Amino acid sequence: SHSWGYGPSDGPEKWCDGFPVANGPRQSPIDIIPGQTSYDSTLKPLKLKYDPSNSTDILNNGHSFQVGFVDDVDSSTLTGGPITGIYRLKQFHFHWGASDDRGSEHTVNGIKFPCELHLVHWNTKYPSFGEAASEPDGLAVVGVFLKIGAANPRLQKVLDALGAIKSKGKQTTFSNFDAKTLLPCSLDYWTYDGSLTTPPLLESVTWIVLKEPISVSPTQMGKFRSLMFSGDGEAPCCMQDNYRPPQPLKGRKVRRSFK
Ligand SMILES: C[C@@H](CNC(=O)c1ccc(S(N)(=O)=O)cc1)Cn1ccc2ccccc21
Ligand SMILES: [Zn+2]
Repeated sequence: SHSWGYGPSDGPEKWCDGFPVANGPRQSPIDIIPGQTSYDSTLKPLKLKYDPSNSTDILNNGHSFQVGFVDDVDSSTLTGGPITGIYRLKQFHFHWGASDDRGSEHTVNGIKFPCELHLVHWNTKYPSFGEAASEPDGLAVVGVFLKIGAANPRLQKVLDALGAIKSKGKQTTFSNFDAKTLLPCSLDYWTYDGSLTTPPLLESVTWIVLKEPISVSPTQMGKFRSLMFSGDGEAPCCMQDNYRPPQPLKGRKVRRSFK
């Protein structure tokens, strides 16, 4: 079956074998070239309303780790921005490198950040996440860059939970986490039509990439790298470099919400 990863034999260069959409017209991530984006005054401000009581668990899924949210009610939502309607927060996760010089999926003028946070939302015009995931307007992912600086206290609760989910398939409860605390001060963003950045690479994502990064310290980055791609009993393989490189723009326009 379609087992994929980030290594030389199952990594991004090989994904097109099992997932031909890998070479599709609206693949993600991309290199964002600010000078080539267009300011769109009709773009609305982003409205993120996250209810801390909705966080449920933290899971090592063998590709990254994710914090899951209850998504059967409209209490953690994304509205405004480039999207119409109400999108519900399903999970957030990260991508990072083996060293601080790489790790983000989107790049800015070719610059890689050490880490990138993705907050995944689905369009409530569809009955569920799984159904929304195959629709061109089904998902909206807010991307936040992490850059090396002072330790970020907002990350600590997440990082302290990683010890309990070191290997693939491990999961533990993770309650009362306010995802809003992971956002930077400014909600200025770039937006474009794209895809999931991991198989099945579905072209169903409205990307909303925040211009302002949040900080992370080298020590905190080390905690991300303490996770394992591998499950218990498998040959240990550190979870790092779990990022897809930028994909061809293929004529797409990138809009920005700020002057
Ligand atoms: C979406 C997949 C599961 N993948 C994701 O949910 C996901 C979410 C966000 C990103 S990112 N890095 O772009 O933010 C990547 C993957 C399930 N699934 C597998 C096959 C499949 C078929 C139809 C519907 C769902 C399906
Ligand atoms: Zn992601």
